[in-house]
Amino acid sequence: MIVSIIYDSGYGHTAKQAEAVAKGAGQVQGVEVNLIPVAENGIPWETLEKSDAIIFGSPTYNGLISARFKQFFEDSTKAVWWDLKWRNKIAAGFTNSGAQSGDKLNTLMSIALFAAQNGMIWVGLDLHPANPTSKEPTKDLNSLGSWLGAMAQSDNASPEVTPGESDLKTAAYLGQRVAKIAAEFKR
Ligand SMILES: Cc1cc2nc3c(=O)[nH]c(=O)nc-3n(C[C@H](O)[C@H](O)[C@H](O)COP(=O)(O)O)c2cc1C
Repeated sequence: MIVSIIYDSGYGHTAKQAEAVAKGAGQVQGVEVNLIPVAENGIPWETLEKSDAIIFGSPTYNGLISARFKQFFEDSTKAVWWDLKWRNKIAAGFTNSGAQSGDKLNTLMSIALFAAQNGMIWVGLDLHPANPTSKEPTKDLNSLGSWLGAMAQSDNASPEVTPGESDLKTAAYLGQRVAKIAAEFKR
């Protein structure tokens, strides 16, 4: 069972979120995880084609996926979409941005739409939003209250500091959920 995580990250914050997704997916027995930055060495289309699930992640720039991630989407049209090579694969998405909202939903919607255009099966988060009256709301899961995919917030601090614990736990949860569902789906 192969889960691939393909992501962009200009400054390392979304990369940290992607690593958390990978960690969560890797906790499921029998899962091989590929963590693929779009910015390095071209896109490994064969690895993606072999995957049972693909999790897409982009920083939110200007309320959208990054330009590099859009380029990956465009390049996939010829490489993948034409023959629907990703049909019936499990798909999910995550994004990170500077503001708490930051219009991240638009990024996740673009990713989900892209997955639908490729005939993929979308998996969101089955998590209630963190309770704001909790003693440590920032440590609960899903503190940004997203269902379509995992969100994370990074301010101007270095990737050593942000995204915070809740967002990374939520990312790991998404990775694990996708891996479990992909394993179920494969049976
Ligand atoms: C060109 C650009 C546009 C951005 N637009 C947004 C935005 O629309 N909303 C937001 O909350 N943050 C925005 N940010 C902040 C980034 O989302 C934030 O710094 C994020 O952590 C960057 O992730 P990365 O380190 O993976 O590149 C923008 C940053 C850049 C460089």
